[in-house]
Amino acid sequence: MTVCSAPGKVYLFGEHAVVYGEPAVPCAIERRATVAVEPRDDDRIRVEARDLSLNGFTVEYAGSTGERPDVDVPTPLVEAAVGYVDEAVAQARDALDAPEKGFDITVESDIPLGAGLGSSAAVVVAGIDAATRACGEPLDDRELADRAYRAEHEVQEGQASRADTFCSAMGGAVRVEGDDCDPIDTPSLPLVVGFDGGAGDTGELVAGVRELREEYGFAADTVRTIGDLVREGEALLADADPDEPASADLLAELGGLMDFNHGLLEALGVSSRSLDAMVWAARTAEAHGAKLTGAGGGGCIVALDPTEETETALKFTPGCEDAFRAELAEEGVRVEAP
Ligand SMILES: Nc1ncnc2c1ncn2[C@@H]1O[C@H](COP(=O)(O)OP(=O)(O)OP(=O)(O)O)[C@@H](O)[C@H]1O
Ligand SMILES: C[C@@](O)(CCO)CC(=O)[O-]
Ligand SMILES: [Mg+2]
Repeated sequence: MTVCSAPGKVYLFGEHAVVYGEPAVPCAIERRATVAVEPRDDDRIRVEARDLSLNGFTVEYAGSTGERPDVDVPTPLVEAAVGYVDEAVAQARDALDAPEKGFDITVESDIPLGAGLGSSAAVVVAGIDAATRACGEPLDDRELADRAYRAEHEVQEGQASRADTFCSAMGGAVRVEGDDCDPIDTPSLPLVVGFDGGAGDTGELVAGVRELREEYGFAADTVRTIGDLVREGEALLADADPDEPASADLLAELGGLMDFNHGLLEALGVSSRSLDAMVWAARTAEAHGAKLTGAGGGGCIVALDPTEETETALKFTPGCEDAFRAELAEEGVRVEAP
């Protein structure tokens, strides 16, 4: 049994626009998905993923007749639920040049699903790493990140950036622009996350932005403006001393850009009432800035606040289910058990 884990992430800036070639800066956080893989002697794939549940389907069965229950789960829902693990297996089989290789796979994760903290990327990165290592053929970090990207690209129907998967594979803060992916040094940042308990479907949200962008020039301009804003943010980070905590001035400037970024994401239709409520709760608590993180639609916000105020305010905000300080994960994917 080979076990690997990989971190989730928050976006300081740039989600969605990064899909269209603008830069983005995600940071890995200390919440991990852990995938255990045992190669099988046959071609079967057995997946145990206890965090994955499907709500709202019906089951029909005829009581005492012994008939098997007919579980009415819409196919797209099942495909969305298992798609990322399926594509991770496809990438591992391809890397191993073993198209029929079978695996027993167990997924455990402390990253909420579909909440903008990159659960899909973490599962795919840890899954491909564990499967290839279990067969004695580990990939280097860049190839792993590339294959994980291809898996996300497949599930999100050709609309994915390299940002989530590169960040999860490498850890730390990274900048991604098209195919260019690089780790960057940042001063330590006081990140606070608020979670509304909900989820958004990344594929659907990305498709919504794509349609808007194709229909309206001003939506395409909004995407480009996010890119301009990210370039400002990157310049601020590049000028700061990575060995010191971020200064109050730097936090104020970064926070201002995060607030602006949230407004632009809101305009692109990917925020929600509860995400907005959490962003405003953070601002009222005098966070330096706050924005939704990841695909949106529901899930998480990220705020900058060195004090306890934002975390406390979020805990009392209706619609916020959980709030916590997010430590930067210096380490990306790692082997938990060879
Ligand atoms: N613990 C898990 N077990 C199995 N599959 C998981 C697990 N966590 C995530 N996944 C897969 O990832 C999907 C959620 O990915 P999605 O991209 O929609 O959200 P996210 O990655 O959490 O957020 P974002 O992409 O906005 O950062 C789930 O539907 C499931 O397919
Ligand atoms: C919305 C998006 O930009 C980030 C999702 O965490 C999609 C992607 O980059 O693939
Ligand atoms: Mg995802």
